[in-house]
Amino acid sequence: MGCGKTTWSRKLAAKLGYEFIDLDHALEEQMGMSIAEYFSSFGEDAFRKLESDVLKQTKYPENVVVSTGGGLPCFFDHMEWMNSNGKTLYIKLSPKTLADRLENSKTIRPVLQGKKGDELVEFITGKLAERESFYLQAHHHVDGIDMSVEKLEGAINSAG
Ligand SMILES: Nc1ncnc2c1ncn2[C@@H]1O[C@H](COP(=O)(O)OP(=O)(O)O)[C@@H](O)[C@H]1O
Ligand SMILES: O=C(O)C1=C[C@@H](OP(=O)(O)O)[C@@H](O)[C@H](O)C1
Ligand SMILES: [Mg+2]
Repeated sequence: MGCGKTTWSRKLAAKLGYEFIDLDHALEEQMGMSIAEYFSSFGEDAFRKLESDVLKQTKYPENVVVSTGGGLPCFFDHMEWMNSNGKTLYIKLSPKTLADRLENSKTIRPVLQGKKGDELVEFITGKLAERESFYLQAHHHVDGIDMSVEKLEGAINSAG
């Protein structure tokens, strides 16, 4: 969460002349409500099931950049599925930088439950420890500091 998937996938798609799909936006359209509203009405387990259906049932154009939610790679067989169906990229940032960005972001992320400051940094440190083994399965890894479209293009065109 907060590493820049949505922001930079949109920019990369524009540069490449590809389509752009943010799976969280696709989910919100399908649910007819925001992710935060869905979480509070139906809970995380229901969200993860729907997220999985949307990942696998979306009709992807041939040339597309897709941003997922930060939890998606860590559930079911999603990393394996994405690695088999496209090129995957992990944008890596420290918990402190992620926390700063998330505190300034307008998007409500229910997993964070309004945490701020040191509590937020500690929470992200724990979440990343749980999740990073999934993210590291991505084909390419980039440092999220000094991000640019050129840096992303370089990463996806590199051997690994
Ligand atoms: N390279 C960057 N430098 C500073 N802020 C950034 C950068 N990339 C994204 N942001 C900001 O960080 C926040 C999270 O970005 P977002 O694209 O929503 O991340 P994600 O989809 O991974 O959760 C947003 O407020 C966005 O404007
Ligand atoms: O990490 C997570 O569990 C989540 C990340 C969010 O997406 P971003 O990574 O785009 O914020 C969104 O899918 C949902 O709030 C849950
Ligand atoms: Mg996003």
